[in-house]
Amino acid sequence: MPQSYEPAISRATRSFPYELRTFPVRRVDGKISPELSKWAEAVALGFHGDAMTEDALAFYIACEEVDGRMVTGAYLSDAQAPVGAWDAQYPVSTYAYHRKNLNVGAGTLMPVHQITAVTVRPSHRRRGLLRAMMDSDLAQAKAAGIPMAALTASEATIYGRFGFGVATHTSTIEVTVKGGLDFLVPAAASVGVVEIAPVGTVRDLHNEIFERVHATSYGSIGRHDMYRLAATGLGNYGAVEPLKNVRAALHYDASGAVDGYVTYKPSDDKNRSAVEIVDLLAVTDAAYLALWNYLGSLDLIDVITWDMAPVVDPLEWAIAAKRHYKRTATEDHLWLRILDTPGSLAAREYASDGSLVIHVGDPLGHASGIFRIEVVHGKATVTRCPEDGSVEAELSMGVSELSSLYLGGVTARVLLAAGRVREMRSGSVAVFDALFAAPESAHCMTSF
Ligand SMILES: CC(=O)SCCNC(=O)CCNC(=O)[C@H](O)C(C)(C)COP(=O)(O)OP(=O)(O)OC[C@H]1O[C@@H](n2cnc3c(N)ncnc32)[C@H](O)[C@@H]1OP(=O)(O)O
Repeated sequence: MPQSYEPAISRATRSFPYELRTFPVRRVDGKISPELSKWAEAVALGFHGDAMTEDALAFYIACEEVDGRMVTGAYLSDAQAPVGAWDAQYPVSTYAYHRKNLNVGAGTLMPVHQITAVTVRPSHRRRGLLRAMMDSDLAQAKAAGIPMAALTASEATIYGRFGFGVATHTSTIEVTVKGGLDFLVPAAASVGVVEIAPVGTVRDLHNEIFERVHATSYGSIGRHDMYRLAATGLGNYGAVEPLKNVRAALHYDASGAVDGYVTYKPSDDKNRSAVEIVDLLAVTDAAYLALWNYLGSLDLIDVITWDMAPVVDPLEWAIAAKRHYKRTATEDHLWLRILDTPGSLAAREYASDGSLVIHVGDPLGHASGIFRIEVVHGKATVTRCPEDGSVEAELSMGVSELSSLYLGGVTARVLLAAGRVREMRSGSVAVFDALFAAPESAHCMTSF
């Protein structure tokens, strides 16, 4: 769908000689179009990946097709592309989305617009291309009735300006397992059976296990098709050669059904004998501890590392030596961006009943307004109030702040202290935090 585009917040004097085009990732008669192939090559360039081989491209496109991915490129005209340089069919910037869902608690999976593959060719950066693609895409997602957008960011300084807020974090951990991993309640870490399996078995079971974990994990977001391959070392963006050093273990529950797995590989660390977790999914707490018990039994290994550990991790409290669990980093992970304030707020559960009037600011206009939130039996009715001065908001914040507060990743009290929310009626921050208290610490185990 070709479209001419003027950025919503235009830098008046800056020219914008690009045309944005959006199209689906889809083969036609089994063939990949030059347009799609050049788009994928531009993504590889943007993330400093290898040039796309035909095999890598076919592999990549097959996965993206399953996700129903839509891609956008910004294009120069033929006349604007210098002779000898990449021709005008190569986009100077890329952007993509797929739509899955987000677990917002109490078993509710809310539709979410997941943004990925954002790149701008270095020779065209800082001319408003990201802003143009983002403005256009968010407007279309809003118009399509999607209440929330999401992404995982390459840098923490880019997306706040577009209304995204950090909603979940992940921890990087190192667990010392030299001599074994002792549990305070050994029986709790010994439920069921853990056994080695071919990585291909995990690839085939991945989607089913993920769906079960996703359905019960507060803050979890849908996984794209490539994940089952990346999680097992059997392929990733631009990489078709399977890794030869990834191992897999399955957890079987008491009935013999698989309810979790871990994939892992030796780490490159030359100074110590370490294994890093590639992916770990457990449907139950028992499966989680049993898989760690298995990892703790790896001979010749001093340390297990994992860069996607939950910030609140039962493992830390299950092992006998708490100091053997080291959190070496905690980083922002899932960024959310509310597009439809009443729709998003009505979808989640609330910890207590009550009511509050909040003002939400949004430079793009999608989420802004004054809203009355009335919670009865944990469910909210959210109504837009007139902005003629007849209703006074008790608390004011930007859409980025509300998006961070949405899953309880931070409290309004903390954002007040950070100078990011404004309390117009004394006590309203406390009311907000009582309403929005999270049922548990949100954890998203998926990057995209
Ligand atoms: C969801 C994902 O895909 S995350 C991956 C993001 N992509 C990458 O990291 C790949 C490498 N980087 C790039 O390709 C580009 O530099 C991008 C995509 C980050 C930015 O693209 P640009 O077209 O240069 O951004 P654009 O000119 O539209 O800038 C928009 C605003 O963001 C700011 N901005 C852009 N990049 C950055 C950055 N890396 N850090 C801080 N601010 C930034 C600009 O200063 C501008 O601010 P303003 O509107 O207040 O003036």
